[in-house]
Amino acid sequence: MSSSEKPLVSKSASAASDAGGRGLPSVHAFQVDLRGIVDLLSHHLYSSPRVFVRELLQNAVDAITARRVVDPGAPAVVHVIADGAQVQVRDSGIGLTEDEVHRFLATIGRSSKRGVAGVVGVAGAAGVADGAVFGDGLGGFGDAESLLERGRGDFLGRFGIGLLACFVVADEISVVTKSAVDVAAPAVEWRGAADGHYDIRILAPEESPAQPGTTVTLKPSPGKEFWFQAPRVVELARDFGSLLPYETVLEDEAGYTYRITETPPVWDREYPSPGTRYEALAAYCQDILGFAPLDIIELNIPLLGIKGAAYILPTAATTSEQGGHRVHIKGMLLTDQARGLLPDWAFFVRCVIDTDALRPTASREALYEDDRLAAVREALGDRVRDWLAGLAATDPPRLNRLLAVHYLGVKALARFDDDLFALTLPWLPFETTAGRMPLTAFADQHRVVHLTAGDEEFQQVSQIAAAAGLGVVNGGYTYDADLVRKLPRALPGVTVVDLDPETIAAHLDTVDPAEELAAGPLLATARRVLDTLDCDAALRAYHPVTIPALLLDGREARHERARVDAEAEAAADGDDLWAGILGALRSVGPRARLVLNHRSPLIQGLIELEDAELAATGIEAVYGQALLLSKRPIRSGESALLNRAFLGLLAHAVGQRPAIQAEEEG
Ligand SMILES: Nc1ncnc2c1ncn2[C@@H]1O[C@H](COP(=O)(O)OP(=O)(O)OP(=O)(O)O)[C@@H](O)[C@H]1O
Repeated sequence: MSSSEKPLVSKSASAASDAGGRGLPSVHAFQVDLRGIVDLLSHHLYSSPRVFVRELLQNAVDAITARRVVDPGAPAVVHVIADGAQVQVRDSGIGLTEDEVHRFLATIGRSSKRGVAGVVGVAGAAGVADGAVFGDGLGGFGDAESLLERGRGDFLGRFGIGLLACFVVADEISVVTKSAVDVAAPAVEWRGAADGHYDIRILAPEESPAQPGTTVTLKPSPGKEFWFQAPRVVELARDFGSLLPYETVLEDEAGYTYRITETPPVWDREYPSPGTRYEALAAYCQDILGFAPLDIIELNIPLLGIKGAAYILPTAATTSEQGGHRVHIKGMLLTDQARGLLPDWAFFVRCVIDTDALRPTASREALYEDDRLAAVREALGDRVRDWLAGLAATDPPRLNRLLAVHYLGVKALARFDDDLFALTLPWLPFETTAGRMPLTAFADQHRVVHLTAGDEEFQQVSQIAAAAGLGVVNGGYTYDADLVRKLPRALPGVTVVDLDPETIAAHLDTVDPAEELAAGPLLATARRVLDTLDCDAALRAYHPVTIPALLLDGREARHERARVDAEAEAAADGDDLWAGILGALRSVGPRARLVLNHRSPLIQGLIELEDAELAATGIEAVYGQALLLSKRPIRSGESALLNRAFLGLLAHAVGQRPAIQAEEEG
């Protein structure tokens, strides 16, 4: 094999193949299956062929960066030609000499953009590095070490494999390059094939490009023509490269040119007013992320080299939809699906950022989960938190607007995040006996906060509790009970106690014995009517007077009722064994209680009523109304009662005997 026809990676022979004597280990270097490696790094590392455009742009940008380290005034233009038949990327960068082509372009895993530390491979670690495979990594663009050192932080590439991405769409990569450092060196043409071989040719002066720089040309492999159409290449180049630091233009087969870069980024431009700035950032969000943001948080964290914007989603999101963020690294789009960039609690935010702090994985499609990402996550979380705190202090209506949409998600996270809880407490809405309001305002009125176990209980007692001056919060909504229990930690001096309807009963006034005696017949009627429903009747005086009766139903009573229902169902299904088991569990625990309100004019009317049947119908109607008020599910016996009461009252209103009664009598 001639020196001008070498494999991209030379297979490393054993470094000490015959060194191993008896009892002594013999040391060997790993062998490399070149075709397999090229196939792996081109076809299996990336999620889509589209990345070939990114890798070409990236190399062009890095080459210009390198050249400008030594020659700050050097031209900085990337020219892409997509004429359907081929894609060509030309840069005015540092170029390569023949020697550098062999060392960098043609050595898999070696990059001119990285120093010694990052280069030693497996064999290198074993101390048997084959220079052809795992070189020392020194040198670089123009072989000027200091140049490399100075420019390294600015390069996008580092792994020495990116160019192989081109083999996803092409069988051959052709590179013509002329060094800007060694200006006397002739231009070189290199052609690398997907099977792992390359050839190299020194160009005659008349073939040589006039200016230093590099041109990479790809022709589609069979079936990959789609990726070479100009509109597609424009779209990909804009997606990846819109924020690149050097002017990039694309020319199609008809000679039309398209601007690829749109720099400076929207957040770095000058605007006549904050309003126009906000509008420009919002329009960018619509354009890039596809939604009109509810609000915008500008991001500028110099310490981490982060610039960009965090956009608040316009509609409610759930914590499980941890959406992706759009991350540029030194201008190049890394991914629009980055995870873990913000703390979990900030799930209602989508970011677009440009940074040089984060490390991409080798596929350059995701971020390393490392200390830097953790630092960025913390810094961005702090920024969002500070912004929320700032809104709370200066613009509560704006914060309210946000929480009106995202309160459920914020509550979900506030359960575990004390800071977020304290921060948003004055704004998060809860259902209370004083209406829907934040807990801080509620606790100003009630140092003892009663919490119901569920919505049912809250509905039963809210009006009466409010009239009795008790502060009750509905614990029936998702996350609310957990948050209310955290209240004493955020608001010292406030206590939270569980509320049971029995506690409410204790707050109802007893009735004067003489008046209770007068109400005796009605109470007896009520007990008779309600007995079949496992409900007692009692008389108390309370506010508001508009409530004629209150259905108090403790947890035990509800449990007992559910058991009775199941027993009836099992019996109806002919399931005697199950019905028997349930029957054996019958308890004599507390029953539900219908507490008639002696202060209610309606109950007064029923007490004075002489028509016992009408009074019974009235009791049924009052029970039905209390039942509806409690929002409890209605059992079959109860719906029959409601029906009977309604028809009974209607019949009475029109002066007839109720049909059911007439039927029973007839
Ligand atoms: N347009 C170019 N101009 C000058 N040198 C180039 C150009 N393209 C590639 N090279 C050289 O070839 C080497 C290998 O390029 P390749 O794209 O495979 O990897 P990389 O850019 O170094 O790292 P990464 O795998 O992270 O992209 C580069 O380090 C560089 O020295």
